[in-house]
Amino acid sequence: MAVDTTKWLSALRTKELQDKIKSAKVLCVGAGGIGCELLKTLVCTGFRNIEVVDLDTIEISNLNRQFLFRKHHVGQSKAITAAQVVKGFCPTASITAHHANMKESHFDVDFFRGFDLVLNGLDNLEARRHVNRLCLAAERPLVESGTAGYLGQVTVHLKGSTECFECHPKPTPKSFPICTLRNTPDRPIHTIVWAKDLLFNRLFGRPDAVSDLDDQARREDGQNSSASANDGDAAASAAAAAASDVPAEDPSFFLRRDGESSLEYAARVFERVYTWDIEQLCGVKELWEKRPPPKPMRLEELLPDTERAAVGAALETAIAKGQGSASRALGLNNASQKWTASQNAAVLLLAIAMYHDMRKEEVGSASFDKDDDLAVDFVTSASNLRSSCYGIPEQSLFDAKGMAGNIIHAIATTNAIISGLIVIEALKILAGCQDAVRNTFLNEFPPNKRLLLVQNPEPPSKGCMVCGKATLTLKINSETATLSSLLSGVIKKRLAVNTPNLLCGGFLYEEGEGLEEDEVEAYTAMLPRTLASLPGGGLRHGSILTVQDQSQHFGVDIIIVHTEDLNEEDAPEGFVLEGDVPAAPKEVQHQHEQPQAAAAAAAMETMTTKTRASAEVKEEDGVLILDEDEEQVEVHDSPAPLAAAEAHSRKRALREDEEYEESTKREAKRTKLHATVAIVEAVDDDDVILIEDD
Ligand SMILES: Nc1ncnc2c1ncn2[C@@H]1O[C@H](COP(=O)(O)OP(=O)(O)OP(=O)(O)O)[C@@H](O)[C@H]1O
Ligand SMILES: [Zn+2]
Repeated sequence: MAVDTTKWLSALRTKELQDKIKSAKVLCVGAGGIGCELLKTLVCTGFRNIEVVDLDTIEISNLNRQFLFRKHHVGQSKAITAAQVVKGFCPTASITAHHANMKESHFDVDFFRGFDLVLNGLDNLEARRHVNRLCLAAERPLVESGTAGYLGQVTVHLKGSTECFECHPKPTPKSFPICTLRNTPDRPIHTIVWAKDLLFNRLFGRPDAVSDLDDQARREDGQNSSASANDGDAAASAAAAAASDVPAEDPSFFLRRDGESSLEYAARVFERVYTWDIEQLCGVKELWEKRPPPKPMRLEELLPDTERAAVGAALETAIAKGQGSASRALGLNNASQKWTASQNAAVLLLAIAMYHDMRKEEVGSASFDKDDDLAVDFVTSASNLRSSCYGIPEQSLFDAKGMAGNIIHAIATTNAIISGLIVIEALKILAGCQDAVRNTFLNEFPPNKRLLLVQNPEPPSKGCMVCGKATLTLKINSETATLSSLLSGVIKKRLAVNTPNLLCGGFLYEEGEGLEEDEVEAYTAMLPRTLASLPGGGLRHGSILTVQDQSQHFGVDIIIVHTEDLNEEDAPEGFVLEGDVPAAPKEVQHQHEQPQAAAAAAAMETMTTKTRASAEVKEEDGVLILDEDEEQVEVHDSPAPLAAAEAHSRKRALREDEEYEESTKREAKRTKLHATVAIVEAVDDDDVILIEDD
């Protein structure tokens, strides 16, 4: 079916479209890098009725690209400021700002029905999936976008005619074997994840954040030992046994004692982590048969008394001046220069002491934030010291921050190009030229000299759990898995459900507003119960669990398949969810060490992998990297016939399966020696994360 794709260009010049542009109601979700550009481009195009939602406030680090914001705006609401600034240069525009989370219940289906177009400029998968569901429920067109460094994309989602945002699985973040993190790191990212997810949480985070990791470690250690015993792999068994010989951490050790000064406490933590723990690990001989053992560090050698006194003086000054950064308090102002081991020790002690003396109320509930200078100082110094023990290259503050925050540095031009493309797609929809909408991918190294690769959107997937009403299958051990783990691991994380209602026969569990206190109490009491022991006969083999989220107008049926044979390679999360749901079958190549280079490498692959089809994209959080394709179309090309497109996707599915099998085999080989546990990195969903293969 040939479509006159130039129709929308001529439609652009009509008075009818100009009027529609003026009266159209547009919802912009996100007022960050893309959102700022988008708001400006919308009003410059003639749009006058805009509402913008953003939950965040302006950070100094936003100013280089979020050009609506100035230094004096730091700390203010992004949505409100963006609206004010845009109205400043376009007073005829009506811009309503919501300083709020898009997932709040008042942004319901009626709210969405009030708009002609929904345009996303978000940075995380969860919010994107939520908006997708509401657009489907409200039958409103969604133009979705993402950028990462030089890469970006815009996709169009029209209910019933194109795929929805969730029609195809999205990869979940990379995890690392906990045994590697705890005992045998060999790359900078290992020590950074250790510092961020283990040590930071141990010292400053919620106690349950660490015990989650401990529980997972125990579970995976157990699975690994039995799996290893089963397959008779002696080396694997030895390593698993060796790992279990490593002395367990006593969490109470890390609590500050009565009468202990903050610096004495910090020194005690140092000696425990970098001296005692490392000495203990060195004693587990099996771990070091094929690799050199780590070297313990001694605080008195790194920081003799005079230097320790300097840290004390810096602490006093920091308190007096209300300074927020330990490294700057020590005069370490060049973020790109690596610190010496002594400087790392000084920053670590000071950062711990500053948390205790200046941010006491956060100790026990803090979570790592890449924009928090003290947290970044802590992670940089803690990981560098560990790297020194293991002979791993240390990182500068700038690089460690990039790795810990999974940062691909944003490029203003990319956001500008993507925002322009969003508006072009919005215009096509308004002009009624639905046939002309395209998904567009911005490449860093343009294959065939085309910076933009343009693709026809695929039709909705029948197997989609969101727009196709597919049924899912959940393989799980219903005798050991708890309701709590089902809710956090499956329902909230994998299905992106916000306020779940669970039904199986009758109501099993409910969350959300409007519940009576006794109902909340009763449901909370059920959380530790195993699935099989839930009321009404429990969730057992063959049970059909209905999951609903009224706020998202979302519902899906899940068939429970009880199994006791899950191993950690196939089911690192303790279950297997089958159907078109976000999953992470393929391991993405990471290269945290050089985020820009990683994006470049991914884009290079884009250019050189000629065998893949256009529809095959590597989807890394927000950004899809489109591979070069014989069948790609340019804006003015005719769309490929549907049958060809279908054959195309079948081919793709086959290739992906094959690749997955291959990568699974490789991974199986690699992880035999380790107890793997999902230490999931907190990933901003607009950042490409690339991990080096071992
Ligand atoms: N659930 C949500 N509701 C409303 N706004 C959201 C939600 N999730 C994310 N956002 C907003 O989407 C915007 C995404 O913009 P961007 O990717 O530039 O992120 P940023 O936080 O400004 O930059 P960076 O992450 O690079 O520091 C952010 O301003 C963020 O606050
Ligand atoms: Zn779908």
